[in-house]
Amino acid sequence: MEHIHPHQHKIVRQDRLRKQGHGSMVIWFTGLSGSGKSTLASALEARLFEEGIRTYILDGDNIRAGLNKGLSFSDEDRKENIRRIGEVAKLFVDAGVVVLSAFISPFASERQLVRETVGAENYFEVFVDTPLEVCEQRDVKGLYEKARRGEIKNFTGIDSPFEAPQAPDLRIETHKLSLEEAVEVLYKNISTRIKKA
Ligand SMILES: Nc1ncnc2c1ncn2[C@@H]1O[C@H](COP(=O)(O)OS(=O)(=O)O)[C@@H](OP(=O)(O)O)[C@H]1O
Ligand SMILES: Nc1ncnc2c1ncn2[C@@H]1O[C@H](COP(=O)(O)OP(=O)(O)O)[C@@H](O)[C@H]1O
Repeated sequence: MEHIHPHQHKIVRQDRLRKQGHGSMVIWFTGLSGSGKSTLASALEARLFEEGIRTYILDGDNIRAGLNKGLSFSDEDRKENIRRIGEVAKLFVDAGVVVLSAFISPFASERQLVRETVGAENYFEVFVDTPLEVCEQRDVKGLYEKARRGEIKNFTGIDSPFEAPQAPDLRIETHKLSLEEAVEVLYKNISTRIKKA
């Protein structure tokens, strides 16, 4: 970029981690609408927060309603949505925060981009692998019914693709585990990574 000269700041990520006594990373939940991304992210965050870990959830409420207001659900806009979220996540990781993100993120190429943006060593991908039939039966927001009636176009799993992760760091089947069991599995997988600053 022409005429952009990054400033070398005095305080860097490592200083923040040393001071706070724990590491930072991105826990990236991906899965269909209604698969359980937000519920799991929220429950895991509560567990980490109680232990004094600095956490923040990125989800539709704070991203699609603000920074990414105006992006649609076309393939192109979903890709831009995830690209920007990856950049935001990178800033939070630099700030020393454990980020929990809850976006469908249907494309393997954009999940890979986020992995590269935040650094593979800081990225932990959780595939919330709940079958479409279960998500549709839950229909938390009534959107599947609308999509089936044709009132919502490009709905993931109905008439828009979801590319299932081939090698996620963790796969959670919410139709087989209770929320408490799922959080326990998640916690066991990430706690040592967070605690070694
Ligand atoms: N067409 C279509 N397809 C899928 N989802 C839709 C659509 N329109 C609106 N919604 C609601 O938007 C939420 C998904 O937004 P995301 O930003 O996570 O999607 S994406 O990653 O850009 O694909 C998703 O929220 P979750 O149910 O929490 O996943 C839906 O509530
Ligand atoms: N084991 C589980 N883990 C997470 N959610 C579950 C589980 N079992 C049932 N659910 C329910 O499934 C729904 C998932 O909704 P939500 O978390 O909003 O999904 P998403 O963020 O992926 O759209 C919630 O109503 C939640 O109570």
